Amino acid sequence: MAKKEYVPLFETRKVKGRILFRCVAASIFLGICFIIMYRIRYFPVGGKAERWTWIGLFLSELWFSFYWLLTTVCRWNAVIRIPFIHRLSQRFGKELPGIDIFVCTADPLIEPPSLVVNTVLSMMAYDYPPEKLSVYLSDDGGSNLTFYAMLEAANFSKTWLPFCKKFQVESTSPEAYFRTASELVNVQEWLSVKKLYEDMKMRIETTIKLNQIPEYIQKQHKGFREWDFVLSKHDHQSILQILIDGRGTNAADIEGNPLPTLVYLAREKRPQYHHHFKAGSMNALIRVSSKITNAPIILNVDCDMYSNNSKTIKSSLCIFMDEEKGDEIGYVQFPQCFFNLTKNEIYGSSLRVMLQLEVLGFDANGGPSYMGSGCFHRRETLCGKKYEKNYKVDWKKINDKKVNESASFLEETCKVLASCTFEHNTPWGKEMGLKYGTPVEDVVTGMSIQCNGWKSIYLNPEREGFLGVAPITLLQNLVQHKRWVEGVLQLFFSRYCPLLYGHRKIPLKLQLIYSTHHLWAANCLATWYIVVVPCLCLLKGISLFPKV
Ligand SMILES: O=c1ccn([C@@H]2O[C@H](COP(=O)(O)OP(=O)(O)O[C@H]3O[C@H](CO)[C@@H](O)[C@H](O)[C@H]3O)[C@@H](O)[C@H]2O)c(=O)[nH]1
Ligand SMILES: [Mn+2]
Repeated sequence: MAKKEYVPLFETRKVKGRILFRCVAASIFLGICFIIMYRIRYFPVGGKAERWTWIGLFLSELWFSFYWLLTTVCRWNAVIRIPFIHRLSQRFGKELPGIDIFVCTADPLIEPPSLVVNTVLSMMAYDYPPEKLSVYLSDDGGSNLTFYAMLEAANFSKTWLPFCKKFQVESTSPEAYFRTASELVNVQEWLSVKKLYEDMKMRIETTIKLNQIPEYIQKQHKGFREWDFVLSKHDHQSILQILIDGRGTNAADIEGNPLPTLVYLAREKRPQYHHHFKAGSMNALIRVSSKITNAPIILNVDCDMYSNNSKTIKSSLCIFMDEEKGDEIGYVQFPQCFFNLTKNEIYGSSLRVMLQLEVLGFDANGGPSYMGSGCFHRRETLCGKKYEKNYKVDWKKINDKKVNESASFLEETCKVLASCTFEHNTPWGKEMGLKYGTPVEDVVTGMSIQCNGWKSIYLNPEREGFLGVAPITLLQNLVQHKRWVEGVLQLFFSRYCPLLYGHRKIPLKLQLIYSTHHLWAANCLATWYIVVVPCLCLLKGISLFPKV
């Protein structure tokens, strides 16, 4: 019998325009050689000031040449990936793995609960079997307002999910959908769902304004009683509530279809214990979810990034489940795209060069870095597992293990996993989970997964997978960029320097690509020099450039 022919679930294509890019690069290289020759040949023999400015300029130019070389190496063999979703459905039908989605929020004032609700609803409405989907919200703000908003979301999902399914709604975030949707299929139904949404939004916003939850609502859910023991945002016990238990018979939408599981978690916070920001909350979620649903694939999003494409889970599975190349993939990263960009984008908030060019080079040489949001991980990679050659996943078996405990039992027993002391003397934050001690936990965690032998893949479908809020004012941009560049520069001088930590673990080219990013801030020295010194020289009559 002939061996069944292998049909890939995704394809890798070279980026168009490679030859042109290489020609341009070659001409720039030639130009750089001429500059270097000129600096050496015409080294001034005269005054001291002249000589030192000349040396300074030469060093700046050498730095830029080096940096250019690094970025060119990175962009040299850029690739893109194309998933074939229809093949996935044909081959696996309903036998798809479970997906745990982690949404992180930290502050109900900066990240309003109505925004979080939209993100959560958009995730619940993925085009994916709901019984295999679970959404976990980590609330580092420990706020009963966010908890209340989640209850509202759980309730509204009963109408929203069947509506999305029936009319193939895109995007599945109600706010975004009702803001942009113009075509109507069924006006009556559209209007009634819109009204339900707006009523919910108004209730949530009024509660936020009042800053307290009415008594009669508090009586509706036992979860509110937890806040009797909350001293402050920084001082409270773990709160874990399974708002929708996907296994339960009463988890059904208005049409009787199953609903995804929805879990609210506010991990324990005590002033004397460090909480490690987002990394800490992700690690608590990894542990808690392992007891409740334990899906083999984890999707992580920031609470300000809603799903804009209901096929995203399926496209990422095309990568993980490809029989030949899928088993070595540790994570699949989607770009962070934004819906609130200003017309001229004067601060470059869309990160275009990074997300549409450089990351394609990353992908060709071992894989993109983990960017914190819009990333699908194999659960094992987050738990520190090393890739072993010939590692194979049996997707049909992977979901066999069922959790039988009741929701209230799980709520009680899993709390300890989110306590402040749980991680003491364990590898969490070091060899397991997201790494602690850096403002860019995603970059280090991604690189360490790659150092454990896994590859990663970048997917950038035509319809953006996720849309979020970009910083648009100068101040917001400065704050965010300062945090990023400082964070990665610190990494370069730490034990996580890609050239040391990645030595013999990831390809040299990938080490260099990481280094380009880490050294981005270092460009400022050469930039300052080139901007300031030649102007001063002009005043002093010192000549630094060839006469034309
Ligand atoms: O103590 C905290 C602090 C933050 N967050 C959440 O972490 C996410 C990212 O934080 P934010 O302040 O919005 O940082 P950004 O600079 O916008 O985030 C980018 O950069 C971070 C560091 O590289 C990554 O963690 C993010 O995923 C990535 O989107 C948000 O959802 C927060 O709610 C927490 O859960 N707990
Ligand atoms: Mn953010």
